[in-house]
Order: sequence, then C-alpha cells, then structure tokens
Amino acid sequence: MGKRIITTDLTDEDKKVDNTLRPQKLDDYIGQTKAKGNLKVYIEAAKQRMESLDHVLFYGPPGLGKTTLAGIIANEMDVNMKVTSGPAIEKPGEMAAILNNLQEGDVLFVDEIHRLNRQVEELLYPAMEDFAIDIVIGKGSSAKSIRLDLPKFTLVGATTRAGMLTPPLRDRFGVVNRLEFYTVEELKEIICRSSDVFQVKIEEDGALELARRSRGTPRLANRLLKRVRDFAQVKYDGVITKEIADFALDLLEVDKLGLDNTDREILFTMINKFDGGPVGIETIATTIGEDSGTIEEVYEPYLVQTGLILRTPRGRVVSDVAYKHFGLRQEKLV
Ligand SMILES: Nc1ncnc2c1ncn2[C@@H]1O[C@H](COP(=O)(O)OP(=O)(O)OP(=O)(O)O)[C@@H](O)[C@H]1O
Ligand SMILES: [Mg+2]
Repeated sequence: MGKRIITTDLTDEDKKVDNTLRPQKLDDYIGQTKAKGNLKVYIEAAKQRMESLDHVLFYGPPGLGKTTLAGIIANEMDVNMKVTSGPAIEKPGEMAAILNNLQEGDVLFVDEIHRLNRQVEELLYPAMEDFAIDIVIGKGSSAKSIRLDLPKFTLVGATTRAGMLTPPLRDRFGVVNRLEFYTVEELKEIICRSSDVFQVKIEEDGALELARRSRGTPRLANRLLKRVRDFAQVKYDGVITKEIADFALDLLEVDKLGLDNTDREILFTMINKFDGGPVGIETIATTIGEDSGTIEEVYEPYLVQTGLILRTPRGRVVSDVAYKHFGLRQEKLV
C-alpha cells in the first residue's frame, strides 16, 4: 500500500517531527480544556503534598496528544519518565525489572496499554494499588513468594482502544481522561505554533485551511504543515498562503474535511452496499475487512462528530451532510 498522508499511523519521520513539536508545559498545550484543567489541579495538589501523582489514563483516537500529555506530566512533576508499551513487554519478569528500577515519584508511561498480556497486567494490579509486587523465587516445592516494595510511582497509560481494557486495570487509574477532537481554532493555533518552530511564515487563512483539513487531529495538522511547507519553499517564496495550502492539499488528495481512505471506504460501503444504512457496525466491519472495535473507537468518532454518520438504535446511517460532501444525490427516500 502507498503511503497515505492522512493516516494517523506513525512513521519514523513523524516520530522526529512529533518530538520537536511536543509542548513541554501544560500551559503550552493547546485545547483539551477539560483534561488540562483536571490535570492542573491534581498536579498542584500532589506537589503541595509532596506525593506522587495518582495513576492517569488517557484514551482517545490516535494523534490527539496522549503521549505529549504523559511527557508534560513528568515535566510538571519534575520527575523522570520511563517509556514502554503493551506489546513490548512479554514477561512479568520484564515488567518487574522496569518497576523495580523506578525512582520515587517517577512516571512510567505505558503506551497501548490495552495490549499488555494477562500475566503482565496482573503484576500491575498490586504494583498500582499497594506499590508492591510478589515474585516467586525457586521452583517446585522449594518455590517461595516474596513481596517486593516499590517506590511510589505514577503509571500513565494511553490507549486508542479503551473498550479493550479490563475493568480491574481501568479501575486502578485514579484519573481517567478522554481526549477529544480539536476545534478548527485550536488546530490553527497549533499550526501557527509549529510554523514558528519550523521557522516558516504562514498567513492566517493558510493556517485556517490547513486546520480545517486536519481531521481534528494535531498530528495530521503538523504533518500537513510540513508537506505544504515544502511546496511553499520550492514553488513559491516560502510563505504559506491560502492558495498554496489549497493547491498542495488538493495535490495530496486531502479533501476539505481531511477524510482518510478508511473514512471514505466506510462511507462508500455504507452508501453503495447498504443504501446509506441503517447498518450495524459488525456488518460494516466485515464488509471492509476491519476490526469492528477499531472502527468504533478509531474511525467512527470523527465521522460521528462531523455529522457524516448518525448513530441510530437500528444502526449507523449516512447523513445528507456526507452525500453533499461527496457531491452525491441521496436517491433513497427516508
Ligand atoms: N494540544 C497540543 N498542542 C500542540 N501540539 C499537540 C497537542 N497535542 C498533540 N500535539 C502534537 O501532535 C502530535 C501527536 O501527538 P501525540 O503523539 O501526543 O498523540 P497520541 O495521542 O499519543 O497519538 P497515538 O495514539 O498515535 O500514540 C505531536 O507532534 C504533538 O506535538
Ligand atoms: Mg502516543
């Protein structure tokens, strides 16, 4: 498959860009007012009491700023952050070693936390609750279990698939934040901030056009900015105007709503194969060969938010906003 500009999957280049553009302080973090306000209070309270911060869970679609917030928490608490991810840890012993090496107050960031395997997850229960783990030493009849105390740390978990978290794990997070899509205004602000970092000039309506096509997602906003910057540099005098933004984005086949291939496939499948619905999520998933949970938690939220898809008790329905967006006539009588 060719590289999709609009995909929210991370490429190596993205990782570099992500890291240079990540705000370091809560005050520099744009949008997510609710999560930010929450965190501010908890961080201040923990600092005043000189305690570690309660465990924090971030969930929501890719590229909305979960990893960024984890880093900000560590920064604001003035502690170190260790980073790992669900699929990276295969054995409980590996998790035990990571936990044992933490310093008092440290942040342990576990990305894709829904992908931890069962044994590793079970080790986390006492670690999160009592700051202790039980490890078994020896084999057979001489095996004995010893309790190992851990420093008081903060687990920050991130997931795009909150529905896959087991209740016992989820319940052990004191602070749970759902990240929301960003407004066009917020994205515009992010784009202007990133342009400063890139040292590229951008006009107000150029930034606005990019923001509109970024699918509510800062990662996409930054990625589009980077591509448009190249056009501006090579073809024009380096300034990103609305004309250049439009021209470059059309060339990159990023539509006015910033929909990606999977978004379009979902909508076209619903329109062409199911008369625009109502159709169940499982049926859509089977038809396009995607996992239904991924559609529900990764793709659908944006489509619902923009009003392209409506959720009804009888299933999902394509709205007339979507028909209009694709320049189609809604043939079906509703
Ligand atoms: N509120 C924000 N203000 C400015 N930039 C942001 C903000 N949120 C995210 N970004 C930028 O968006 C990019 C992606 O953010 P991040 O990696 O934190 O997303 P994520 O939610 O962890 O994604 P994934 O689910 O794929 O891991 C980063 O380059 C980051 O700088
Ligand atoms: Mg991340």
